[in-house]
Amino acid sequence: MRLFSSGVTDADKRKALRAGLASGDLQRWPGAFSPLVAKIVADAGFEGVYVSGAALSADLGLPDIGLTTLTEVAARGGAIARATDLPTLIDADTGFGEPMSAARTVAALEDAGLAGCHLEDQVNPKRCGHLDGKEVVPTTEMVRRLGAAVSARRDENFVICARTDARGVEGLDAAIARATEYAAAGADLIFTEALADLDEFARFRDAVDVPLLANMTEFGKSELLTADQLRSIGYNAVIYPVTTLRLAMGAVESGLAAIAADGTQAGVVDRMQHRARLYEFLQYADYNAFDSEIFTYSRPGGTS
Ligand SMILES: C[C@](O)(C(=O)O)[C@H](CC(=O)O)C(=O)O
Ligand SMILES: [Mg+2]
Repeated sequence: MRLFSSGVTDADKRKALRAGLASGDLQRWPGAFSPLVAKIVADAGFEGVYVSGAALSADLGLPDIGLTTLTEVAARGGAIARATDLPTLIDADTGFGEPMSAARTVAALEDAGLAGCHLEDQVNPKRCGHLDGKEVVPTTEMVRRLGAAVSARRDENFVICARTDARGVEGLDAAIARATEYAAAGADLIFTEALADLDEFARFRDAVDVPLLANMTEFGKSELLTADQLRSIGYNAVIYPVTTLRLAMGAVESGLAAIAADGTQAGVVDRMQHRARLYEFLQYADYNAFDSEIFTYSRPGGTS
């Protein structure tokens, strides 16, 4: 990583995302709820970063029911994307409005430095894809949403991923039929939301020949499949969307409980990321060197 921002251009990140999807290898994209987490994802050797709508809204103290705005999502997603050399795919929910808004969403996310986004076929206001009581729009409406998004793309390598939530509403066959239509409308990648188990993922894979993304979110409707299982059936990408947030918040809760009970954090210090490790991720030493090279002059009339 260079200082201040990524050393890889947005265009090159999008090329890398495309190449990954075409490689035949499973692309693993853990969710990063902050720019610092994106740096840790890169350091851990993953192929890309995911920005989750659920995590982004939870971080604002809000449920994931379509309350966040394009401005909030693009700003936070852009900060996360710039913190890493990896490509970043972002959750654009239903596109923040009607098809024209979905088009504007793509333009804004491109400007923010994202490598791709997903749009889902739920009605507004949307729900988490792993809850009951979701509703989907008619296929024709989603095709319009996607068509508008595709037409707004200026970088042909910006990935437009279509998510279908239909499995939990209309069944697997209907979800597969929708995916076929969405690919014909220009979607580069299909997000197969809330399938039940390996058999359903394999049936989806066999039925379509577009790149497919699996969502391995915890406490949801899908069996948690391993990367090897997903590789074995030919899936192209997997997200762990809220995993880092759940890990971190679990640690925050238990750490605060320990301080409240013990009157000191001494007992949990060994579970913390060390100051020295944090500074490695932040390239503290490189920033210090930059600073000392630039500020080599004396201020007129000053004491240094
Ligand atoms: C992928 C998802 O859209 C997200 O916002 O991260 C969520 C994840 C979750 O709520 O567990 C979803 O699957 O709807
Ligand atoms: Mg979401």
